Amino acid sequence: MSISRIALVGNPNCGKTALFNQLTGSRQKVANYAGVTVERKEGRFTAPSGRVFSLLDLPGAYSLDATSPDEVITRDICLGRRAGEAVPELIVCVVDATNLRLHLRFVLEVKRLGRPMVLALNMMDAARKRGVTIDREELQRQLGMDVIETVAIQTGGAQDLVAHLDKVVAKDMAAPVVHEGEVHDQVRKILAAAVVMPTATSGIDDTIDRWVLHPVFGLAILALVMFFIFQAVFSWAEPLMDGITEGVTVTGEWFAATLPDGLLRSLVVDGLFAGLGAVLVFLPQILILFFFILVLEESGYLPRAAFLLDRLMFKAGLTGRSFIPLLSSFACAIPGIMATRSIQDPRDRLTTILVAPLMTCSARLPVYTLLIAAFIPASTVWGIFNLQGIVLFVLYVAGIVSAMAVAWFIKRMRKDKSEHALLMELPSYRMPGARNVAIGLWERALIFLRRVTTIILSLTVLLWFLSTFPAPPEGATLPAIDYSLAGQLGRLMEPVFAPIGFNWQICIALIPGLAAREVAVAALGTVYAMSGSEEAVAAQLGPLIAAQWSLATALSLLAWYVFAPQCMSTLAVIRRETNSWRTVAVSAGYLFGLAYLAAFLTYQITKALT
Ligand SMILES: Nc1nc2c(ncn2[C@@H]2O[C@H](COP(=O)(O)OP(=O)(O)OP(=O)(O)O)[C@@H](O)[C@H]2O)c(=O)[nH]1
Ligand SMILES: [Mg+2]
Repeated sequence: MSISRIALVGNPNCGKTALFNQLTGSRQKVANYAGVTVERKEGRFTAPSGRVFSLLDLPGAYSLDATSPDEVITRDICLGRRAGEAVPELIVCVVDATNLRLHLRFVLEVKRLGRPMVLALNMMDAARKRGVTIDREELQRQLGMDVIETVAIQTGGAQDLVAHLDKVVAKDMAAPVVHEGEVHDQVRKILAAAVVMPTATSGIDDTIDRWVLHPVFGLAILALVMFFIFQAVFSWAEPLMDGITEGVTVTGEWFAATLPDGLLRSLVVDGLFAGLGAVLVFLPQILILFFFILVLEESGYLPRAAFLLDRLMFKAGLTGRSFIPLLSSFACAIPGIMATRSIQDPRDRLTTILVAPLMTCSARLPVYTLLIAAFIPASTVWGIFNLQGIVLFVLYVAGIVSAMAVAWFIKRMRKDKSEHALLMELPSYRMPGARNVAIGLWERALIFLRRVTTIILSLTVLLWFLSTFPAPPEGATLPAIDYSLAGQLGRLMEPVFAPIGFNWQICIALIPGLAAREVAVAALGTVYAMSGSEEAVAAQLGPLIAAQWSLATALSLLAWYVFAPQCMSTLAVIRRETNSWRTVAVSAGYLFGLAYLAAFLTYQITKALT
C-alpha cells in the first residue's frame, strides 16, 4: 500500500511539534517560544483503517519569503525545491486558535501555492478558556478548505484530525480556490465572519509582564531566577549525590574484596568503579539543572528575558535573538548552535556560533563540582548562601562575561555599525505540565546514562589499558602507572602545562577529556586509583585531589574548563552549521588560547597570594 506524505507547516510556536509527537509518538522538543524546531523531522503513523502516513514536522515560518536558515527549509519543502524530496501530497497548516489574526496570513500565503491542504485549528482548549468563539463551518467556507479542531497536548486531542486524514485522499482533494486581494483585508474579512473575540482580554499576562519586562525589576527578577537555580543545583543535589556515592563505594569495595588480585580486579575497581562512578554521581545535579531549564522553556518566560537583555546584548555585539541559542547552550552547545538557525543576520549568527561554546554546558558540571567540593568549604555566606553555590555561579558568569567580551571584540573587528530592531513574539504564559517535565527529565537521564555507558566507558577502559601497560620492570619502586604509556605521555606533556600548574595526572586526563568533558573526571578517577592507594575508588577522588593539589592548581583547572573547547562534537557541529573548516579552526584556536591564558593568570596569581 502506498504511503501518504503529509507536512505540518505554520507559524512558529503554534504547536506543530506537539501535534507531530501526538500523532507519531515521537519525543521531539516542544517549548513555548518561536524557533524550537530548526530541522526537518520525519515520522510515521497508522490510521485506524490501516492506512500509513508519513508525517513531516518543519520549522515554523512567518512567511514563505524565508529570512533565516530554518525558514528556508520549510519554504523549499513547500515549494518542492528541496533536492531529493518530493512535494508533500497534503499540507496540514497548523494555526494557534488564540492568535488567528497573525496566523491566518501565513495560511493564505500557503494557500496561494494551490496545493491540497487542510487547516488544523490547534490550541482550541486555550481559545475556549479565553472565550474566543470560532465558527468552524464558516471558517471552512471562508477559507475554502477543511478545518479541524485539535488540542495537540491532550491525549486524543488529534483524533478528529486523524479521522479526517483517513477519509480524504489527497489526490481527490481539490486544491483550494485562490483568492486575489490584499492579505490584510482578507484576514479581516474572515475574522469578522467566523470569529468572535472576547470583549475583555485576559489580563494575567499583562499583569505579569508589567513586572517581568520592567527595566529594573525585570532584570532583578532575572538575576534572582538564575541565582536561585545555581543554589538549588548545589544544595538540593547533595543528599542524592551522597546516596549514589555511598552505593558506588560499597559495591566497588565489595568487588575489590571479592575479585582475586590481578588484571580483572584492576579493570573493574580502578577502571570501571573509580572512573565511571566518579561521573555517575553527578546525575542528580544535571537533572536539577534540566528541571529548571524545562520549566523555563515551557513557561513562556524565555522570550521575555531575551527582550529584556536585548539592549545589553546589542551593546556587546549580539542581539536578543542570540539569547535562546545561548541559553540552550547551558544544556549543551550542540542544540544551542543549531538553534542559531533562527537568526536572520548571517553575521549575528556566526558571532553567536563562535561564542556559544563559552556558555557552561552541563558536561562541565562534573568537573566544576568535583573541584569546588574538594577545594571550596561548604560554608554559609551572609546567613543564606552556600559558598560552593556562589563559586559555581561565578564560573557560569565568567563564561557569560567572556562570551560578551568576545562578541564585542568581533563586532569591533568587523566595524559593524548596523542598527537593529528586535521583533520577537511574546507567547502566552503557560503552566508546565508535570508529565512533560517528568518525561523530559527521564530522557535527560537516559542521555546521560547512555554517554556514561558508551563514550565514557570506552575511553575509561582505553585509559585503564594505557595506564596498565607496559607493566613496570622488575624491582620497580614507583607505582605501576609511572612506567605505563599513559604515565610517559603525561610526563611528556607536563612541561607545556607546568606554567599553569597542571601535574602529569591532569595532563593525562585532558587527552580523553578532549572527546567529552566529563571524561576528564572519569580519567582522573582511574589515574589516581591506579597510581595510589588500593582503596582509592570513585568516591574518594574529591578528598584525594584535595590532599594532593594546591589551591592554585585547582583554580587554574577550573579557569581552563571555562574556556577550553574540550568537545569534539561541538567542533563537528560548528563545521556542519557553517560549512567552513576555517571557522572551526578559529573557534578551537581562540578558545584554547583563552583557556591557557586564563589558567596561567589564575595559577600565577593564586600562587603569589597563597
Ligand atoms: N494549551 C495548549 N498548548 C499547546 C497546544 N499545542 C501546543 N501547545 C504548547 O505550545 C507551545 C509550542 O508548541 P510546539 O509544538 O513547540 O510549537 P511549534 O509549532 O513546533 O513551534 P516551532 O518549532 O518553534 O515552530 C508549547 O508550549 C506547547 O506545550 C494545545 O493544543 N493547547
Ligand atoms: Mg516545532
